[in-house]
Amino acid sequence: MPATSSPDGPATGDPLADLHDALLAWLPTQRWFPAKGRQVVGLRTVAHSVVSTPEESPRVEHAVIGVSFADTSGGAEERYQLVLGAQSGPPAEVEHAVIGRRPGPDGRDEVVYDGLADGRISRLVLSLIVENQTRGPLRFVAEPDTEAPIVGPGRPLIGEQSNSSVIYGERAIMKLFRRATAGLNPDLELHRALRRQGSREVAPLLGAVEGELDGEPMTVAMLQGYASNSADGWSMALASVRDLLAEADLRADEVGGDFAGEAHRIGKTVAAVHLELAAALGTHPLDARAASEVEAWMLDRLERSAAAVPGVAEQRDAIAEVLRGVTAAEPSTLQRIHGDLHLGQELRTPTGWLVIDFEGEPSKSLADRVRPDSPMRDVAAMLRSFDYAAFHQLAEWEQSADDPDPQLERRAQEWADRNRSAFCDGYAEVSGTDPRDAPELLRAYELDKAVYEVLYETRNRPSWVSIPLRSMRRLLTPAGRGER
Ligand SMILES: Nc1ncnc2c1ncn2[C@@H]1O[C@H](COP(=O)(O)OP(=O)(O)O)[C@@H](O)[C@H]1O
Ligand SMILES: O=P(O)(O)O[C@H]1O[C@H](CO)[C@@H](O[C@H]2O[C@H](CO)[C@@H](O)[C@H](O)[C@H]2O)[C@H](O)[C@H]1O
Repeated sequence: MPATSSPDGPATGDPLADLHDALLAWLPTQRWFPAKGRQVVGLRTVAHSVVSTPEESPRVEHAVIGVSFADTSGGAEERYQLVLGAQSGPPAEVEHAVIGRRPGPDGRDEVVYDGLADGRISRLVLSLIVENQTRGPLRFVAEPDTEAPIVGPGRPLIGEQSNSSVIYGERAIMKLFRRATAGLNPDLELHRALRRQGSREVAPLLGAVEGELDGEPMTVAMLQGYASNSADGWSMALASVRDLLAEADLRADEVGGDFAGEAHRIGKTVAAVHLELAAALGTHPLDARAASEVEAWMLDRLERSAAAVPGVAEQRDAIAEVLRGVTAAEPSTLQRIHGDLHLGQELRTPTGWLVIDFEGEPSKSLADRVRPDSPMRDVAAMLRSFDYAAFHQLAEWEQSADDPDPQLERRAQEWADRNRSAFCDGYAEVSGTDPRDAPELLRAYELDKAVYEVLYETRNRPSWVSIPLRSMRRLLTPAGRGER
Protein backbone atom coordinates (compact mmCIF):
# COMPACT_ATOMS: atom_id res chain seq x y z
CA MET A 1 0.00 0.00 0.00
CA PRO A 2 1.38 3.45 -0.89
CA ALA A 3 2.63 5.43 2.09
CA THR A 4 4.25 8.82 2.42
CA SER A 5 7.31 9.70 4.44
CA SER A 6 9.57 12.72 4.70
CA PRO A 7 13.28 13.21 5.34
CA ASP A 8 12.32 14.00 8.96
CA GLY A 9 11.13 10.50 9.65
CA PRO A 10 10.06 7.32 7.89
CA ALA A 11 6.36 6.48 7.70
CA THR A 12 4.91 3.26 8.92
CA GLY A 13 3.18 1.01 6.39
CA ASP A 14 5.71 1.84 3.67
CA PRO A 15 7.46 -1.38 2.56
CA LEU A 16 10.71 0.56 2.07
CA ALA A 17 10.39 2.70 5.22
CA ASP A 18 13.54 1.23 6.77
CA LEU A 19 15.53 2.22 3.71
CA HIS A 20 14.27 5.78 3.58
CA ASP A 21 17.45 7.55 4.80
CA ALA A 22 19.68 5.23 2.82
CA LEU A 23 17.73 5.92 -0.38
CA LEU A 24 17.94 9.68 0.21
CA ALA A 25 21.73 9.40 0.40
CA TRP A 26 22.01 6.94 -2.51
CA LEU A 27 19.75 8.55 -5.15
CA PRO A 28 21.90 11.67 -5.79
CA THR A 29 24.92 9.42 -6.44
CA GLN A 30 23.15 7.75 -9.38
CA ARG A 31 23.79 9.07 -12.93
CA TRP A 32 20.14 8.42 -13.87
CA PHE A 33 18.78 10.55 -11.01
CA PRO A 34 18.58 13.96 -12.68
CA ALA A 35 17.64 15.99 -9.62
CA LYS A 36 21.09 16.26 -8.02
CA GLY A 37 21.38 19.34 -5.85
CA ARG A 38 17.60 19.78 -5.46
CA GLN A 39 16.22 19.54 -1.94
CA VAL A 40 14.12 16.39 -1.47
CA VAL A 41 11.17 16.97 0.87
CA GLY A 42 9.37 13.65 0.57
CA LEU A 43 9.90 10.06 -0.45
CA ARG A 44 7.19 7.44 -0.70
CA THR A 45 6.73 3.99 -2.12
CA VAL A 46 4.17 4.15 -4.91
CA ALA A 47 4.30 0.45 -5.84
CA HIS A 48 6.20 -2.53 -4.50
CA SER A 49 6.28 -6.24 -5.29
CA VAL A 50 8.52 -9.21 -4.65
CA VAL A 51 9.65 -10.71 -7.98
CA SER A 52 11.48 -13.79 -6.73
CA THR A 53 9.81 -16.92 -5.31
CA PRO A 54 10.71 -18.02 -1.75
CA GLU A 55 12.98 -20.70 -3.28
CA GLU A 56 15.03 -18.15 -5.22
CA SER A 57 17.93 -16.29 -3.64
CA PRO A 58 18.63 -13.41 -3.37
CA ARG A 59 15.18 -11.90 -2.84
CA VAL A 60 14.37 -9.56 -5.71
CA GLU A 61 12.00 -6.63 -5.29
CA HIS A 62 10.60 -4.17 -7.81
CA ALA A 63 9.54 -0.75 -6.56
CA VAL A 64 8.37 2.60 -7.84
CA ILE A 65 9.27 5.43 -5.51
CA GLY A 66 7.86 8.96 -5.62
CA VAL A 67 10.28 11.77 -4.77
CA SER A 68 9.05 15.30 -4.13
CA PHE A 69 11.21 18.40 -4.05
CA ALA A 70 11.16 21.76 -2.27
CA ASP A 71 11.05 23.58 -5.63
CA THR A 72 7.98 21.81 -7.11
CA SER A 73 4.74 23.46 -6.16
CA GLY A 74 1.53 21.52 -5.58
CA GLY A 75 3.38 18.43 -4.29
CA ALA A 76 4.16 17.07 -7.80
CA GLU A 77 6.53 14.16 -7.45
CA GLU A 78 8.98 12.44 -9.78
CA ARG A 79 8.77 8.68 -9.90
CA TYR A 80 11.64 6.25 -10.34
CA GLN A 81 11.93 2.48 -10.72
CA LEU A 82 14.16 0.36 -8.55
CA VAL A 83 15.12 -3.30 -8.81
CA LEU A 84 16.46 -4.30 -5.41
CA GLY A 85 18.41 -7.34 -4.27
CA ALA A 86 18.17 -8.29 -0.60
CA GLN A 87 20.28 -10.86 1.20
CA SER A 88 21.92 -11.23 4.60
CA GLY A 89 25.42 -11.53 3.10
CA PRO A 90 25.57 -10.59 -0.61
CA PRO A 91 28.67 -11.41 -2.68
CA ALA A 92 31.60 -8.98 -2.74
CA GLU A 93 30.81 -8.07 -6.39
CA VAL A 94 27.80 -6.03 -5.29
CA GLU A 95 29.64 -4.15 -2.51
CA HIS A 96 29.71 -0.94 -4.64
CA ALA A 97 25.95 -1.17 -5.22
CA VAL A 98 24.83 -1.42 -1.58
CA ILE A 99 22.04 0.99 -0.66
CA GLY A 100 21.58 0.15 3.02
CA ARG A 101 20.59 -2.36 5.68
CA ARG A 102 17.23 -3.25 7.17
CA PRO A 103 15.66 -6.07 9.20
CA GLY A 104 14.78 -8.99 6.88
CA PRO A 105 11.59 -11.10 7.08
CA ASP A 106 13.28 -13.41 9.63
CA GLY A 107 14.18 -10.41 11.85
CA ARG A 108 17.90 -10.62 11.04
CA ASP A 109 19.65 -7.70 9.35
CA GLU A 110 19.87 -7.89 5.54
CA VAL A 111 21.76 -5.84 2.98
CA VAL A 112 19.74 -4.18 0.22
CA TYR A 113 21.47 -3.25 -3.04
CA ASP A 114 20.89 -2.13 -6.62
CA GLY A 115 19.77 -5.44 -8.13
CA LEU A 116 21.14 -4.91 -11.65
CA ALA A 117 24.67 -5.17 -10.24
CA ASP A 118 24.03 -8.83 -9.35
CA GLY A 119 24.48 -11.30 -12.23
CA ARG A 120 22.06 -13.72 -10.54
CA ILE A 121 19.31 -11.12 -10.70
CA SER A 122 19.93 -10.09 -14.31
CA ARG A 123 19.97 -13.80 -15.21
CA LEU A 124 16.61 -14.31 -13.46
CA VAL A 125 15.04 -11.36 -15.33
CA LEU A 126 16.28 -12.66 -18.70
CA SER A 127 15.01 -16.18 -18.00
CA LEU A 128 11.58 -14.80 -17.03
CA ILE A 129 11.43 -12.90 -20.36
CA VAL A 130 12.50 -15.92 -22.40
CA GLU A 131 9.87 -18.07 -20.59
CA ASN A 132 7.10 -15.43 -20.90
CA GLN A 133 6.39 -15.58 -17.17
CA THR A 134 4.27 -13.36 -14.95
CA ARG A 135 5.42 -12.54 -11.43
CA GLY A 136 2.91 -10.55 -9.36
CA PRO A 137 2.06 -7.37 -11.30
CA LEU A 138 5.00 -7.78 -13.71
CA ARG A 139 4.67 -9.48 -17.11
CA PHE A 140 7.89 -10.67 -18.74
CA VAL A 141 7.33 -11.01 -22.51
CA ALA A 142 9.49 -12.34 -25.30
CA GLU A 143 8.92 -10.67 -28.66
CA PRO A 144 7.19 -13.26 -30.91
CA ASP A 145 9.23 -14.85 -33.72
CA THR A 146 12.62 -13.83 -32.39
CA GLU A 147 15.56 -15.97 -31.45
CA ALA A 148 15.79 -16.16 -27.67
CA PRO A 149 19.17 -15.09 -26.27
CA ILE A 150 21.12 -17.66 -24.27
CA VAL A 151 20.23 -17.15 -20.61
CA GLY A 152 23.14 -16.09 -18.43
CA PRO A 153 24.18 -13.32 -16.07
CA GLY A 154 24.26 -9.74 -17.35
CA ARG A 155 27.11 -7.22 -17.06
CA PRO A 156 26.02 -3.72 -16.03
CA LEU A 157 26.88 -1.04 -18.57
CA ILE A 158 29.00 1.71 -17.06
CA GLY A 159 28.82 5.25 -18.41
CA GLU A 160 26.69 8.29 -19.11
CA GLN A 161 23.15 6.96 -19.30
CA SER A 162 19.69 8.23 -18.40
CA ASN A 163 18.58 4.68 -17.54
CA SER A 164 20.38 1.49 -16.48
CA SER A 165 21.39 -1.23 -18.92
CA VAL A 166 22.91 -4.71 -18.63
CA ILE A 167 24.61 -6.61 -21.43
CA TYR A 168 24.19 -10.36 -21.87
CA GLY A 169 27.26 -11.96 -23.43
CA GLU A 170 27.48 -9.39 -26.28
CA ARG A 171 24.18 -10.83 -27.63
CA ALA A 172 21.47 -8.82 -25.91
CA ILE A 173 21.09 -5.63 -23.90
CA MET A 174 18.33 -4.89 -21.40
CA LYS A 175 17.43 -1.36 -20.33
CA LEU A 176 15.57 -0.68 -17.08
CA PHE A 177 13.71 2.61 -17.54
CA ARG A 178 14.46 4.57 -14.39
CA ARG A 179 11.80 7.25 -14.79
CA ALA A 180 8.46 5.55 -14.03
CA THR A 181 5.61 6.84 -16.20
CA ALA A 182 2.15 5.41 -16.77
CA GLY A 183 1.74 4.47 -20.44
CA LEU A 184 3.72 2.67 -23.12
CA ASN A 185 7.31 3.94 -23.28
CA PRO A 186 7.99 5.42 -26.76
CA ASP A 187 11.31 3.54 -26.91
CA LEU A 188 9.42 0.23 -26.84
CA GLU A 189 6.50 1.52 -28.92
CA LEU A 190 8.70 2.83 -31.75
CA HIS A 191 11.01 -0.19 -31.76
CA ARG A 192 7.91 -2.39 -32.14
CA ALA A 193 6.62 -0.21 -34.99
CA LEU A 194 10.02 -0.23 -36.72
CA ARG A 195 10.29 -3.97 -36.30
CA ARG A 196 6.96 -4.35 -38.13
CA GLN A 197 8.53 -2.39 -41.01
CA GLY A 198 11.53 -4.74 -41.03
CA SER A 199 13.83 -1.81 -40.20
CA ARG A 200 17.55 -2.46 -40.50
CA GLU A 201 18.32 0.89 -38.88
CA VAL A 202 17.48 -0.20 -35.31
CA ALA A 203 18.64 -3.11 -33.16
CA PRO A 204 16.13 -6.00 -33.14
CA LEU A 205 13.63 -5.93 -30.29
CA LEU A 206 13.72 -9.17 -28.27
CA GLY A 207 11.36 -8.59 -25.35
CA ALA A 208 10.08 -6.37 -22.57
CA VAL A 209 8.95 -6.25 -18.97
CA GLU A 210 5.59 -4.60 -18.46
CA GLY A 211 3.85 -3.53 -15.27
CA GLU A 212 1.12 -1.18 -14.17
CA LEU A 213 1.08 2.32 -12.71
CA ASP A 214 -2.00 4.34 -11.77
CA GLY A 215 -4.17 1.63 -13.36
CA GLU A 216 -2.41 1.99 -16.73
CA PRO A 217 0.22 -0.18 -18.40
CA MET A 218 3.81 0.87 -17.67
CA THR A 219 6.99 -0.20 -19.49
CA VAL A 220 9.49 -1.49 -16.94
CA ALA A 221 12.31 -2.66 -19.21
CA MET A 222 13.19 -3.45 -22.83
CA LEU A 223 15.41 -6.21 -24.26
CA GLN A 224 17.20 -5.75 -27.59
CA GLY A 225 19.86 -7.39 -29.69
CA TYR A 226 23.32 -6.10 -28.77
CA ALA A 227 25.39 -4.57 -31.57
CA SER A 228 28.84 -5.94 -30.79
CA ASN A 229 31.94 -4.29 -32.24
CA SER A 230 30.14 -0.99 -32.52
CA ALA A 231 31.31 2.55 -31.76
CA ASP A 232 29.08 5.49 -31.00
CA GLY A 233 28.99 8.51 -33.31
CA TRP A 234 29.95 10.98 -30.57
CA SER A 235 33.29 9.25 -29.81
CA MET A 236 34.04 8.85 -33.52
CA ALA A 237 33.24 12.49 -34.24
CA LEU A 238 35.39 13.71 -31.32
CA ALA A 239 38.33 11.66 -32.59
CA SER A 240 37.93 13.28 -36.02
CA VAL A 241 37.83 16.81 -34.53
CA ARG A 242 40.92 16.00 -32.43
CA ASP A 243 42.76 14.96 -35.61
CA LEU A 244 41.83 18.22 -37.30
CA LEU A 245 42.78 20.51 -34.44
CA ALA A 246 46.12 18.73 -34.04
CA GLU A 247 47.03 19.40 -37.70
CA ALA A 248 47.77 23.10 -37.96
CA ASP A 249 47.73 23.39 -41.75
CA LEU A 250 45.29 20.82 -43.05
CA ARG A 251 41.62 21.23 -43.97
CA ALA A 252 38.84 18.99 -42.59
CA ASP A 253 38.81 16.96 -45.83
CA GLU A 254 42.57 16.38 -45.68
CA VAL A 255 43.01 14.90 -42.21
CA GLY A 256 43.08 11.14 -41.65
CA GLY A 257 40.01 11.11 -39.46
CA ASP A 258 37.64 12.97 -41.80
CA PHE A 259 34.08 12.17 -40.66
CA ALA A 260 32.09 13.48 -43.64
CA GLY A 261 31.56 10.03 -45.20
CA GLU A 262 30.05 8.82 -41.91
CA ALA A 263 27.98 12.01 -41.51
CA HIS A 264 26.56 11.34 -44.99
CA ARG A 265 25.69 7.74 -44.03
CA ILE A 266 24.08 8.93 -40.77
CA GLY A 267 21.93 11.34 -42.82
CA LYS A 268 20.74 8.43 -44.97
CA THR A 269 20.03 6.30 -41.89
CA VAL A 270 17.98 9.01 -40.16
CA ALA A 271 15.97 9.60 -43.36
CA ALA A 272 15.26 5.86 -43.64
CA VAL A 273 14.01 5.77 -40.03
CA HIS A 274 11.72 8.74 -40.74
CA LEU A 275 10.26 7.00 -43.80
CA GLU A 276 9.72 3.79 -41.79
CA LEU A 277 8.05 5.64 -38.89
CA ALA A 278 5.78 7.49 -41.32
CA ALA A 279 4.83 4.22 -43.02
CA ALA A 280 4.18 2.48 -39.70
CA LEU A 281 2.35 5.22 -37.80
CA GLY A 282 1.13 7.72 -40.39
CA THR A 283 1.58 11.44 -41.07
CA HIS A 284 -0.48 14.60 -40.46
CA PRO A 285 -0.28 17.95 -42.20
CA LEU A 286 1.88 20.63 -40.58
CA ASP A 287 -0.66 23.28 -41.58
CA ALA A 288 -1.17 26.75 -40.08
CA ARG A 289 -3.02 25.41 -37.02
CA ALA A 290 -0.43 22.72 -36.26
CA ALA A 291 2.39 25.20 -36.86
CA SER A 292 1.00 27.62 -34.30
CA GLU A 293 0.82 24.75 -31.77
CA VAL A 294 4.49 23.93 -32.43
CA GLU A 295 5.32 27.63 -32.06
CA ALA A 296 3.52 27.70 -28.71
CA TRP A 297 5.61 24.73 -27.35
CA MET A 298 8.78 26.45 -28.50
CA LEU A 299 7.85 29.77 -26.92
CA ASP A 300 6.85 28.01 -23.72
CA ARG A 301 10.23 26.29 -23.54
CA LEU A 302 11.95 29.61 -24.27
CA GLU A 303 10.19 31.14 -21.24
CA ARG A 304 11.40 28.31 -18.99
CA SER A 305 14.97 28.58 -20.22
CA ALA A 306 14.96 32.40 -20.00
CA ALA A 307 13.68 32.23 -16.42
CA ALA A 308 16.69 30.12 -15.41
CA VAL A 309 19.52 31.39 -17.63
CA PRO A 310 20.37 35.12 -17.97
CA GLY A 311 22.17 34.51 -21.32
CA VAL A 312 18.84 33.32 -22.79
CA ALA A 313 16.76 36.03 -21.08
CA GLU A 314 18.92 38.75 -22.68
CA GLN A 315 18.15 37.42 -26.18
CA ARG A 316 14.54 36.44 -25.49
CA ASP A 317 12.83 38.67 -28.09
CA ALA A 318 15.32 37.93 -30.86
CA ILE A 319 15.00 34.18 -30.19
CA ALA A 320 11.19 34.36 -30.18
CA GLU A 321 11.26 36.03 -33.59
CA VAL A 322 13.27 33.14 -35.08
CA LEU A 323 11.03 30.52 -33.42
CA ARG A 324 8.02 32.17 -35.07
CA GLY A 325 9.60 31.05 -38.37
CA VAL A 326 7.73 27.78 -37.78
CA THR A 327 4.46 29.47 -38.75
CA ALA A 328 5.99 31.24 -41.78
CA ALA A 329 7.26 28.00 -43.34
CA GLU A 330 5.58 26.19 -46.25
CA PRO A 331 3.11 23.51 -45.10
CA SER A 332 4.85 20.18 -44.55
CA THR A 333 4.13 17.09 -42.44
CA LEU A 334 4.14 15.90 -38.87
CA GLN A 335 4.81 12.33 -37.84
CA ARG A 336 6.33 10.28 -35.02
CA ILE A 337 10.04 11.04 -34.77
CA HIS A 338 12.98 10.08 -32.56
CA GLY A 339 12.72 13.26 -30.52
CA ASP A 340 16.18 13.44 -28.90
CA LEU A 341 18.62 12.57 -31.63
CA HIS A 342 22.34 13.22 -31.23
CA LEU A 343 25.61 11.57 -32.24
CA GLY A 344 25.60 9.49 -29.04
CA GLN A 345 22.33 7.87 -30.21
CA GLU A 346 23.96 6.50 -33.35
CA LEU A 347 26.00 3.30 -33.31
CA ARG A 348 28.45 2.46 -36.10
CA THR A 349 28.38 -1.31 -36.55
CA PRO A 350 30.60 -3.16 -39.02
CA THR A 351 27.73 -2.98 -41.55
CA GLY A 352 26.20 0.47 -41.05
CA TRP A 353 24.60 2.86 -38.56
CA LEU A 354 21.92 1.99 -35.98
CA VAL A 355 19.73 4.54 -34.22
CA ILE A 356 19.04 3.85 -30.52
CA ASP A 357 17.05 5.29 -27.62
CA PHE A 358 13.68 6.50 -28.94
CA GLU A 359 12.50 7.80 -25.54
CA GLY A 360 12.50 11.48 -26.52
CA GLU A 361 13.84 14.31 -24.36
CA PRO A 362 13.97 13.07 -20.76
CA SER A 363 12.46 16.23 -19.22
CA LYS A 364 9.28 16.15 -21.37
CA SER A 365 6.02 14.56 -20.24
CA LEU A 366 5.00 11.33 -21.97
CA ALA A 367 2.15 13.16 -23.75
CA ASP A 368 4.66 15.61 -25.24
CA ARG A 369 7.12 12.88 -26.18
CA VAL A 370 4.59 10.92 -28.25
CA ARG A 371 3.12 13.95 -29.99
CA PRO A 372 3.72 13.91 -33.76
CA ASP A 373 6.29 16.54 -34.72
CA SER A 374 8.22 17.65 -37.78
CA PRO A 375 11.07 15.34 -38.86
CA MET A 376 12.96 18.63 -38.97
CA ARG A 377 13.26 18.39 -35.18
CA ASP A 378 15.50 15.31 -35.55
CA VAL A 379 17.44 16.85 -38.45
CA ALA A 380 18.05 20.04 -36.44
CA ALA A 381 19.10 18.00 -33.39
CA MET A 382 21.72 16.19 -35.48
CA LEU A 383 23.02 19.50 -36.85
CA ARG A 384 23.31 20.70 -33.27
CA SER A 385 25.27 17.58 -32.41
CA PHE A 386 27.84 18.27 -35.15
CA ASP A 387 28.29 21.73 -33.60
CA TYR A 388 28.70 20.15 -30.18
CA ALA A 389 31.37 17.76 -31.41
CA ALA A 390 33.21 20.56 -33.24
CA PHE A 391 33.32 22.95 -30.29
CA HIS A 392 33.55 20.52 -27.36
CA GLN A 393 37.35 20.48 -27.23
CA LEU A 394 37.55 24.26 -27.53
CA ALA A 395 35.06 24.63 -24.67
CA GLU A 396 37.31 22.43 -22.52
CA TRP A 397 40.38 24.47 -23.45
CA GLU A 398 38.59 27.72 -22.75
CA GLN A 399 38.19 26.63 -19.13
CA SER A 400 41.94 27.03 -18.69
CA ALA A 401 42.92 29.59 -21.39
CA ASP A 402 42.31 33.34 -21.20
CA ASP A 403 41.39 33.96 -24.85
CA PRO A 404 39.94 31.55 -27.39
CA ASP A 405 42.24 31.03 -30.37
CA PRO A 406 40.34 32.43 -33.42
CA GLN A 407 42.25 30.09 -35.76
CA LEU A 408 41.06 27.02 -33.83
CA GLU A 409 37.52 28.40 -33.77
CA ARG A 410 37.58 28.75 -37.55
CA ARG A 411 38.80 25.19 -37.95
CA ALA A 412 36.15 23.84 -35.61
CA GLN A 413 33.50 25.74 -37.57
CA GLU A 414 34.91 24.30 -40.79
CA TRP A 415 34.51 20.76 -39.37
CA ALA A 416 30.94 21.52 -38.29
CA ASP A 417 29.97 23.00 -41.68
CA ARG A 418 31.47 20.11 -43.62
CA ASN A 419 29.73 17.44 -41.57
CA ARG A 420 26.42 19.26 -41.27
CA SER A 421 26.22 19.57 -45.02
CA ALA A 422 27.29 15.93 -45.59
CA PHE A 423 24.50 14.88 -43.22
CA CYS A 424 21.92 16.99 -45.10
CA ASP A 425 23.10 15.57 -48.45
CA GLY A 426 22.65 12.01 -47.15
CA TYR A 427 19.26 12.85 -45.67
CA ALA A 428 18.06 14.41 -48.94
CA GLU A 429 19.28 11.43 -50.97
CA VAL A 430 17.03 8.97 -49.13
CA SER A 431 14.05 11.12 -48.13
CA GLY A 432 13.81 13.13 -51.35
CA THR A 433 13.54 16.29 -49.23
CA ASP A 434 16.51 18.54 -48.59
CA PRO A 435 16.16 20.08 -45.11
CA ARG A 436 18.02 23.18 -46.34
CA ASP A 437 15.11 23.97 -48.67
CA ALA A 438 13.05 25.04 -45.62
CA PRO A 439 15.58 27.38 -43.93
CA GLU A 440 13.14 29.15 -41.55
CA LEU A 441 11.76 25.88 -40.25
CA LEU A 442 15.22 24.36 -39.85
CA ARG A 443 16.56 27.44 -38.10
CA ALA A 444 13.59 27.60 -35.72
CA TYR A 445 14.05 23.93 -34.74
CA GLU A 446 17.79 24.34 -34.35
CA LEU A 447 17.40 27.38 -32.14
CA ASP A 448 14.69 25.66 -30.10
CA LYS A 449 17.13 22.79 -29.46
CA ALA A 450 19.95 25.19 -28.53
CA VAL A 451 17.61 26.92 -26.03
CA TYR A 452 16.84 23.50 -24.49
CA GLU A 453 20.53 22.60 -24.40
CA VAL A 454 21.50 25.81 -22.60
CA LEU A 455 19.10 24.87 -19.81
CA TYR A 456 20.18 21.19 -19.90
CA GLU A 457 23.86 22.09 -19.60
CA THR A 458 23.23 24.72 -16.90
CA ARG A 459 21.59 21.99 -14.80
CA ASN A 460 23.82 19.05 -15.69
CA ARG A 461 27.24 20.13 -17.06
CA PRO A 462 27.73 23.87 -16.42
CA SER A 463 31.23 23.83 -17.91
CA TRP A 464 29.70 22.88 -21.32
CA VAL A 465 27.11 25.66 -21.47
CA SER A 466 29.31 27.79 -23.72
CA ILE A 467 28.76 25.26 -26.56
CA PRO A 468 25.00 25.84 -27.06
CA LEU A 469 25.35 29.54 -26.09
CA ARG A 470 27.81 30.04 -28.93
CA SER A 471 25.43 28.32 -31.39
CA MET A 472 22.54 30.37 -30.09
CA ARG A 473 24.42 33.54 -30.93
CA ARG A 474 25.35 32.20 -34.38
CA LEU A 475 21.73 31.34 -35.16
CA LEU A 476 20.71 34.87 -34.24
CA THR A 477 23.13 36.56 -36.65
CA PRO A 478 22.29 36.83 -40.36
CA ALA A 479 25.68 35.33 -41.37
CA GLY A 480 25.07 32.24 -39.26
CA ARG A 481 21.75 31.44 -40.87
CA GLY A 482 22.61 29.80 -44.18
CA GLU A 483 23.39 26.08 -44.20
CA ARG A 484 24.87 25.72 -47.68
N1 LIG B 1 21.53 -2.33 -29.17
C1 LIG B 1 22.67 -1.90 -28.66
N2 LIG B 1 23.84 -2.49 -28.96
C2 LIG B 1 25.02 -2.07 -28.42
N3 LIG B 1 25.11 -1.09 -27.52
C3 LIG B 1 23.97 -0.46 -27.18
C4 LIG B 1 22.70 -0.83 -27.72
N4 LIG B 1 21.75 -0.04 -27.18
C5 LIG B 1 22.40 0.79 -26.35
N5 LIG B 1 23.73 0.54 -26.35
C6 LIG B 1 24.76 1.20 -25.53
O1 LIG B 1 24.14 1.59 -24.33
C7 LIG B 1 24.26 3.00 -24.12
C8 LIG B 1 22.99 3.52 -23.48
O2 LIG B 1 21.89 3.25 -24.31
P1 LIG B 1 20.65 4.24 -24.40
O3 LIG B 1 19.55 3.53 -25.12
O4 LIG B 1 21.09 5.56 -24.95
O5 LIG B 1 20.27 4.34 -22.86
P2 LIG B 1 19.88 5.56 -21.92
O6 LIG B 1 18.42 5.80 -22.18
O7 LIG B 1 20.17 5.00 -20.57
O8 LIG B 1 20.75 6.76 -22.26
C9 LIG B 1 24.51 3.56 -25.52
O9 LIG B 1 25.25 4.76 -25.48
C10 LIG B 1 25.29 2.46 -26.18
O10 LIG B 1 26.66 2.57 -25.84
O1 LIG C 1 20.99 10.86 -24.21
P1 LIG C 1 19.82 11.45 -23.51
O2 LIG C 1 18.52 10.97 -24.07
O3 LIG C 1 19.87 11.34 -22.03
O4 LIG C 1 19.85 13.04 -23.91
C1 LIG C 1 20.22 14.08 -23.02
O5 LIG C 1 21.62 14.05 -22.80
C2 LIG C 1 22.44 14.35 -23.95
C3 LIG C 1 23.89 14.36 -23.50
O6 LIG C 1 24.30 13.11 -23.14
C4 LIG C 1 22.09 15.72 -24.51
O7 LIG C 1 22.83 15.94 -25.72
C5 LIG C 1 23.64 17.09 -25.79
O8 LIG C 1 25.01 16.71 -25.59
C6 LIG C 1 25.51 15.81 -26.61
C7 LIG C 1 26.97 15.56 -26.28
O9 LIG C 1 27.08 14.91 -25.03
C8 LIG C 1 25.39 16.45 -27.99
O10 LIG C 1 25.85 15.54 -29.00
C9 LIG C 1 23.93 16.81 -28.27
O11 LIG C 1 23.82 17.46 -29.52
C10 LIG C 1 23.44 17.74 -27.16
O12 LIG C 1 22.04 18.03 -27.33
C11 LIG C 1 20.62 15.75 -24.88
O13 LIG C 1 20.29 17.06 -25.35
C12 LIG C 1 19.80 15.43 -23.59
O14 LIG C 1 18.43 15.42 -23.90
